[in-house]
Amino acid sequence: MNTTESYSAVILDLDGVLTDTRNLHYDAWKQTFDEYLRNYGQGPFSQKEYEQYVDGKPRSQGILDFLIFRGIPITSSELQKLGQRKNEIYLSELDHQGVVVFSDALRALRKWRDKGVPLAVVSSSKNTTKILDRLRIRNYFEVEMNALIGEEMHLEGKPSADFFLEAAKRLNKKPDECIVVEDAVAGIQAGNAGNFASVIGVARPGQTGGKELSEAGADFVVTGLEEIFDLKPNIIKSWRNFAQFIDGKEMALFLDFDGTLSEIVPDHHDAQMVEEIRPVLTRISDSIKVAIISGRDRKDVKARVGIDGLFYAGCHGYDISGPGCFHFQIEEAEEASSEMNEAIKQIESHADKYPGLSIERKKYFTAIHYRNVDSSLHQSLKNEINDLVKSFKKLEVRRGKMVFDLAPKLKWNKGEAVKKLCEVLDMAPGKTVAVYIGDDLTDEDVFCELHSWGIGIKVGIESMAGTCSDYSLRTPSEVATFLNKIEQNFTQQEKQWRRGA
Ligand SMILES: O=P(O)(O)OC[C@H]1O[C@H](O[C@H]2O[C@H](CO)[C@@H](O)[C@H](O)[C@H]2O)[C@H](O)[C@@H](O)[C@@H]1O
Repeated sequence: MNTTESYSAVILDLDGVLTDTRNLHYDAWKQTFDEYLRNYGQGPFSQKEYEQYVDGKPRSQGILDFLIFRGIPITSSELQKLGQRKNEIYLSELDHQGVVVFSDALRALRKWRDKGVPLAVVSSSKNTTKILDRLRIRNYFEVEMNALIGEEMHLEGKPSADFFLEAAKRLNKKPDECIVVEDAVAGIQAGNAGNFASVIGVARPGQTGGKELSEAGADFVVTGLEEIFDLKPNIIKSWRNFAQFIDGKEMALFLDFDGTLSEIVPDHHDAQMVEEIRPVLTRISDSIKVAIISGRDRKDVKARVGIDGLFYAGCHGYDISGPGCFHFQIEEAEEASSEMNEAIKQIESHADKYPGLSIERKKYFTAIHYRNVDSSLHQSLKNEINDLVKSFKKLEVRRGKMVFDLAPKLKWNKGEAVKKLCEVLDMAPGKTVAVYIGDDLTDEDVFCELHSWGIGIKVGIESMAGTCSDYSLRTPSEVATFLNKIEQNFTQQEKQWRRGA
């Protein structure tokens, strides 16, 4: 499943999402406010203030919110004049500099049109029609909502959901059938207030705001509109589909650790499981089989999770232990140990070229962390490690988040480990469902393995191009929310089956 199947209409903001007019707006606001602020002996208008108080809002609302922040009173006639001044500067710059539609946006519009997905454009600008006509893109949209219509209908501007809800209504869709695409914090807030299927933030390269959009509640943050076709629906928002799939079946839960149960942190020693997860996971494991599948050493991850009675797979599934003295290891991995020792010696002897490099020795793998190495050195480190590994027959490099994992060259991975555990757990195909949650490249082996018979959930808000997962969760805290929902909805069912079995 992908997001395309979980929405049937798209609502897009204009400035900054479809067109490069966001900077024009900022420049016009800056000139207008800087002139005004000088009269009050105040410093200039900043980009941050634009993003926080003005961006995405109807003209007069933006002026009011910003001036309230600066503590400057304004009469209604001054408000009018200030808005007009901004618009004059904006329109004259528009004539002077011109405007273009982003090429990724145009490709996405065409793709949606070819798929027959109806589109609406929603903007707080009174110049919306003018811009759409000028760019000859007006005919892509079934619905146009702009500030002139909003004023006529007495709708509240963003961050209220009024404009988006009216657009959905005019498209003949319910909010949970539409996705909203926005580049401004106020727009993300409006999308969330309207309970749309997904609210997608756009932060193109070189554009600030990705973090702010995510903090404002964006389900995803993309760097271009075509990435939207690869996104996966959030499993909490798609709960009904998930519950239908699980209904009447037994479930086993497989969980990655770093980036899934714990936030990614600069130093791998500091990773800790998100506080709310331990109690709910402990309760769940009473009635559902739970396995932790990590790239870390088995003992390390077990200590960090700290719950008895679970299966723990360390070193990407090469070393597994479980209840009742269960133990399974890929013994051939031992054969790579002398090459591994030699490779590490060589890397250590070059380590001072890469300040911040951290080497994590594990039972069968060795993680070379470069998160804290200056980014200008990443490529040469990568080349050096690839060259080094070529001289060892029994080793290969696996990639993870800011890490090169030196691994025994064997056909074993997390996907194989999950398959093995399903056998051990006697999970009958069709009667049991394996649910796997992970965030990293090495988790793709499991997502691919489960593709036809289980459910893969990818944690993260960025591009999901190439993932085999079915659903997404934003953060480890959202994993905790998901686990709580599992407990509320499924554990009783699981207990009854076991009693009846
Ligand atoms: O399979 P996982 O449980 O996700 O383990 C994958 C690797 O996780 C750790 O490294 C990652 O997390 C660190 C702490 O947040 C972060 O600093 C690092 O950049 C990440 O790659 C762990 O240290 C590795 O051994 C695991 O292979």
